[in-house]
Amino acid sequence: MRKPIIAGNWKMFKTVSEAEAFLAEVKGKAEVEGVDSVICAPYIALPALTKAAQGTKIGIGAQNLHFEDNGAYTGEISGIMLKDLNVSYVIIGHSERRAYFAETDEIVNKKVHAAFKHGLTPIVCVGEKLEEREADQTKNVCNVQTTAAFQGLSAEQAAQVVIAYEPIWAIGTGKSSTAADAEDVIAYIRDVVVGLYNQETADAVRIQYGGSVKPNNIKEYLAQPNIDGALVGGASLEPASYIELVQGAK
Ligand SMILES: O=C[C@H](O)COP(=O)(O)O
Repeated sequence: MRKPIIAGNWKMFKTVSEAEAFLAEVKGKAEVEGVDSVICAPYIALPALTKAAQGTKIGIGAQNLHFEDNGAYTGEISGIMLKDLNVSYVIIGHSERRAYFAETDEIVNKKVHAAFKHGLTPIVCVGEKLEEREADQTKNVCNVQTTAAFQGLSAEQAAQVVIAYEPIWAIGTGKSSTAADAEDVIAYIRDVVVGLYNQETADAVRIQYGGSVKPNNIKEYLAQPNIDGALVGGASLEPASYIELVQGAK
């Protein structure tokens, strides 16, 4: 039985004080037995959030990391630095990073290895563009991205990866994939992991759906046998909505 995981991806929203106020409001409410609740915030809010989340069931995540530990990489943040702040999760290969910051499958794979090196749980994003969906390439794209992201991971590491299937055309558009379509692709991604490792490993991997998930549709997704949670952008920014999402995952 896989534990559902709801992760809010705040993207480039919220100042430190706004982040602190948010956490104070969701404490105790966005904490549900049997559900992992994670907030992925901008780097500058991570010290305050990890402190405020101590002793709660809320995990704190970053939205990116560099694959090297240290070096002349102006503006970058490494796994060592995140671990030092008690960050537990890191989003890797979000489509916005792939599109606007030229992240390739190879870079994504290096970042996944860096996350494991520093004891961070990677949330690896995969998903197709609209034109790829229209060309019936959805599964092919997910296969290529998943296979590349897992390259060189042991079965034990692979089992701990969280995959977020996010069809790019559904992100921030209000056009969510139907639960049945998301289930079909996510079941396929699980099969890809079976092929890379074995059934036991694939059964352990948690796969989220992401793309216009809201409190009013979370239950439809979570009712699907292969969908183990959601990676949520817009609807994770308001405390009340985030609480509903976490509580809806039960
Ligand atoms: O990481 C989250 C996704 O990009 C989904 O964003 P959204 O919920 O605003 O569509």
